Amino acid sequence: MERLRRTMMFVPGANAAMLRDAPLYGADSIMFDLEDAVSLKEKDSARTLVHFALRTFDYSKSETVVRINSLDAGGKLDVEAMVLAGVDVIRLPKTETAQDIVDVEEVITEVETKYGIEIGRTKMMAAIESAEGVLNAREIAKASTRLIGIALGAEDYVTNMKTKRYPDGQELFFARSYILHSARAAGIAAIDTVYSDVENVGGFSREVELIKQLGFDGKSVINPRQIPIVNHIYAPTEKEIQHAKEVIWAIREAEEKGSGVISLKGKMVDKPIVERAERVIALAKAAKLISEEDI
Ligand SMILES: CC(C)(COP(=O)(O)OP(=O)(O)OC[C@H]1O[C@@H](n2cnc3c(N)ncnc32)[C@H](O)[C@@H]1OP(=O)(O)O)[C@@H](O)C(=O)NCCC(=O)NCCSC(=O)C[C@@](O)(CC(=O)O)C(=O)O
Ligand SMILES: [Mg+2]
Repeated sequence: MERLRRTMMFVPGANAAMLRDAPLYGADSIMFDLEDAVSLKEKDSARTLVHFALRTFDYSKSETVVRINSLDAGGKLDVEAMVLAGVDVIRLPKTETAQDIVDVEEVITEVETKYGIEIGRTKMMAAIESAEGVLNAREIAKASTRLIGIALGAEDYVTNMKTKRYPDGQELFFARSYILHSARAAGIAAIDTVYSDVENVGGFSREVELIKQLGFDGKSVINPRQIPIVNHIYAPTEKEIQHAKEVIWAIREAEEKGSGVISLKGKMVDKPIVERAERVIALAKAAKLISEEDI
């Protein structure tokens, strides 16, 4: 079953209390940040803190991700400390080319080899935050079999594009669409950017509705209060759940009968409809709208 990544919560790496409390909020992925949420003078202590947090606290209900610094700004030390601590995913910020991924992968492989960790255990994701990165998204998404997803970093992106973020998000439409297509063509996840105005629940909700409609797996969030909003919007309706169940029952029945053609209430049900039904069921289970045993 594909892992759900509705919410990926940024946790500043230098904030010990936030590191400790991060698992309480139910994010699908917890993303410890060593890059822009950490001041230059705190870079070394944040690396040590996150390393010990990963080894000490129970994050087992979430995927763990660490956003490292670029390789020429402490990223090699970040990779070593995080891979050794057993992080699930290394997130590379400001990815511009496929070569950036290859370079980080090389360091990860060196560290895994050095410490006798299974090669390939540590996964990767890439944040795309510039025009160059967006235009190379297709190659970036296919640059390594370790990649589980690519993400948009819109604050840096709009700065690079000489614009700013607007409520309707028009300025992000091309980047979002191209990143999504690149992710889907590579068979990996697409994660939308952060919404920085934590107090603006209406604006945040509208943005989540939009990215769900486009097809994103989920969103990077910066505050625990944003998690239930995303989960609520991504949760399927009762009608959608009922339809998905009927599709799955129909396909099971057809399989039992050895029939290749499935029909539900007179309508043909084909593979993409079954795939969509399976995602609805996964989202319904994650939202606890149905139980694991239900279907
Ligand atoms: C925004 C705010 C200051 C608001 O603080 P407030 O204090 O008003 O929040 P409250 O709601 O009152 O907190 C209630 C309770 O939750 C705890 N709590 C809050 N946030 C928590 C959290 N994140 N993790 C765990 N715990 C948390 C808090 O400690 C308190 O605990 P307690 O005291 O026990 O009740 C705070 O959230 C925060 O610092 N967020 C993280 C910011 C961050 O990481 N930015 C960098 C990543 S973006 C970037 O770099 C741009 C990007 O690169 C992105 C891309 O690439 O995608 C691009 O280019 O776009
Ligand atoms: Mg950024």
